[in-house]
Amino acid sequence: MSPGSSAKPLELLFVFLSGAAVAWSFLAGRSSSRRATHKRKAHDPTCRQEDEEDDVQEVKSGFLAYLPSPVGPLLPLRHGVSATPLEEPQGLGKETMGPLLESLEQHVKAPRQSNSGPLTLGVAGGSGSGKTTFARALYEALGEEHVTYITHDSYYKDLSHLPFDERKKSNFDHPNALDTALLVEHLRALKRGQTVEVPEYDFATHNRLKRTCKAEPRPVILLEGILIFADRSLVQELAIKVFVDTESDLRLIRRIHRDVKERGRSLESIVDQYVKTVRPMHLEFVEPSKREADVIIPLGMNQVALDMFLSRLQAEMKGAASQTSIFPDKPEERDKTGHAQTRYKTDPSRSSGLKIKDGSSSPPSWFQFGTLPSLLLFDAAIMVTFWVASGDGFLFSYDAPGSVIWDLCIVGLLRILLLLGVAIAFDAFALSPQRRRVRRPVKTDSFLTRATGAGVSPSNTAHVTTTTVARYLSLREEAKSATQPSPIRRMERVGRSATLVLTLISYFILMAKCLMRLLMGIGFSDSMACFWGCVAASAILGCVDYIVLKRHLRYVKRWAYQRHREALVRKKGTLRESLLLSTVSGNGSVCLGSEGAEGEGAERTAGGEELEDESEEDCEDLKEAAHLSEVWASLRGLDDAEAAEDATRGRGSKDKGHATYKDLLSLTRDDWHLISLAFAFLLGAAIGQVLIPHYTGKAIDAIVSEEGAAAFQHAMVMLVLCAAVCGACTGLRGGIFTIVGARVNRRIRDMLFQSLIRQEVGFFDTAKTGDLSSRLSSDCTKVGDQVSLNINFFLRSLVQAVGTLIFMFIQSWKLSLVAFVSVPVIVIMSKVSSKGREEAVF
Ligand SMILES: Nc1ncnc2c1ncn2[C@@H]1O[C@H](COP(=O)(O)OP(=O)(O)O)[C@@H](O)[C@H]1O
Ligand SMILES: Nc1ccn([C@@H]2O[C@H](COP(=O)(O)O)[C@@H](O)[C@H]2O)c(=O)n1
Repeated sequence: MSPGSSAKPLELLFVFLSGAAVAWSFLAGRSSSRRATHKRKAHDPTCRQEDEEDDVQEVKSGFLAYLPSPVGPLLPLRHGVSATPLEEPQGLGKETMGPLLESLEQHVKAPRQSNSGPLTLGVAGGSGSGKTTFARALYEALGEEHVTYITHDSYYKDLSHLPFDERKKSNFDHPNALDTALLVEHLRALKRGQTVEVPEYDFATHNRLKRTCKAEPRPVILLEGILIFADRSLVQELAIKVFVDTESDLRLIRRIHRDVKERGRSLESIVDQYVKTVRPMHLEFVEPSKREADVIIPLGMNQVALDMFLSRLQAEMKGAASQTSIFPDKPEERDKTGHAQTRYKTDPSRSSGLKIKDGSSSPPSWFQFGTLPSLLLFDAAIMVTFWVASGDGFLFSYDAPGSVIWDLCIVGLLRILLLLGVAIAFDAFALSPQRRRVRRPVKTDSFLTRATGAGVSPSNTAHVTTTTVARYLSLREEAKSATQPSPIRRMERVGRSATLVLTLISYFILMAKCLMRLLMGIGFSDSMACFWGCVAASAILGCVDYIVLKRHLRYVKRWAYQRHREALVRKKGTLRESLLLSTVSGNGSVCLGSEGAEGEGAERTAGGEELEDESEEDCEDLKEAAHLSEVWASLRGLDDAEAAEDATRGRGSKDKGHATYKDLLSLTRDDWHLISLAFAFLLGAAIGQVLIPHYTGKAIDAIVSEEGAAAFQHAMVMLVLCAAVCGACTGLRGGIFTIVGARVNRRIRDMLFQSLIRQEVGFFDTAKTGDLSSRLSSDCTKVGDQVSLNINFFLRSLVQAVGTLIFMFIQSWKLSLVAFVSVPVIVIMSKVSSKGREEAVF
């Protein structure tokens, strides 16, 4: 408190309340932004902590990737038959996208309209593809009490009016051979909660049996059959559609085995039927119906597919019916095989809560607004502190410059306390156990998985089913605890405290800088010695500030990395386990996939040296960059060796960087209208940002000037206005760039998918499953994000730098010099330190 002034209780209370309001608004902002992110990401209500990715867009793009597309032949991937050069994806503009989007809309909305009932899941595929095996595995994993299992085969029309010899010659692979209308009727009845009588069919006699089988409504209806995607009315009843895609030779072999063993057929009759009806009908009806699928599983039932699918189903079901517990969380609720023991707690007839994930119902990506009001309030409250301080001599007396400095110190301290209060409250908030639960379903709407050969055989199907589920559940438990081991938590706390201390130091430096400015402003600048003294002090402070901030960043990065690594070290194993880990921990599958597969090797450089702890995060960045180059290379159709070479060259060669970014930029060609709009908001935000320090300076000047309160108030009003405009423009800019990112992401997925489906069979023999699924899921997102982020960042930095420079030099070239004097030193320091790190890594 300054000499001669006395604090008024009312004003003190006001300052306190404004501080509390700031703390509250800050927290509310954070949580609302989290909530919005959470909603956008997953429907799992227990999932609290998420990476900031745009899942809704990804869900859409995932669906989109499998929809019939007007896009012409695009990029062949590596083994492509024709090496077409990179082309801009055609037909993705509004006009040509129309039918595609409509189809997507239908695709997403159709199940929603009927989402008042159970979740309907369809598994289609050619005869012998393994769809029954896959469907049964799902059935067993979910638990029979939760699933109504129906096969289209039960609805084969009765042919008892024909003699046996006639019957056996019938075409059983044509849609007309089945009573699909009855099946649709039954599905609708089940959705309404009614029990239905499903016919029973005898493949030996080609007739319907007299008896029927009761099917009760349950939370999941699982339908399986070769032609279920060939009938529009049936497709519309299905929320999730899976196609099991197995090559014809394998299907024929499997069919021969099965029909001889189970359906009492001779080899001759099987081959005859295959050539005459099964094959032609497959090509005419089954194969084209693949386009209806949301998910395509090559080669039939395999563990990765099943695990991923289960995780997705779990998310779908939990997201909407939170009281239901198909997969119990607590280990004691599972039996030894890993099967769920908890019963479905809601009455099946009232189980109307199950909903399919629907991108259109999720909030748009404007969640940035969540933090804006709180930030505005925050700034406003600090300004109010000044206001109260200046208005009535509560803190300030204008007797002598010395006391003003003293008073400013007190205001600065108040500000630090306020910030610390917010930070501590935020910490407590973030550390609360419920909020730290990390569980996120992996996105399975667009993956390609395949059996590894050692997977399922006719004899071990049952075994695989039970062990897979048991393994899945136990892995999930292990992974859940692995993400939060206590040493890591302790380390996090230490890290947090270190960050708080660093934040504090950073603020003291800020205050020292302010003092420097004041010293110059209130008369000391007349003396040249003092001026240069301030310049030198400013330079030193700038360097200290840089080091503190660097350290600060390093701490933050290191916790994240350490946490990630600890989880991996505990779980180093197969790709499948890594994918499962990502399912429960929410970490990026690319990183997990590669690290999991490589185990400890992932922490070594190409030359095999152990990485220094210090350079781990830098190495991660570089690996990321190399990885991105590889992804892009695969999009362009380069082979692995070329990609690796490209990636390595990319580190040193300017050429590579240019080519890549030019290519990436070409993906945004259709979005220039959006980018221009974002640029306009960016200009608004930049002008606001430049004016904020200007008016802050004016406010400080007003405190020590003769004009006093009036000038101060004017500066305050302008400051709040600038903050508001700047905040709104920043939010809009961010939102638009997020949309651009999502659009690019969707485009890349579409290109990649088109490229994948044009590959020769040999390609799928050599390409790793994990590579393909991660290419389609997270890699595409990464590339898309890079494009929007880079454009956003580049434009923002450019406008800000140019605007600020002009403004500063107009204001005072001397002060500008003071501000920039530390820049060359920082640049040199940063160059030296990054060079050192690069040498340590390579
Ligand atoms: N992934 C697989 N690997 C090996 N054999 C399989 C696989 N999936 C299914 N089979 C076998 O192929 C045969 C046909 O499988 P099934 O699931 O009945 O196919 P569908 O229902 O598509 O006609 C069965 O004998 C089954 O054991
Ligand atoms: N009386 C019948 C009826 C059907 N088929 C064949 O069954 C196949 C469908 O069953 P899947 O389990 O293999 O999907 C289909 O291809 C029909 O040819 C039959 O042989 N006799």
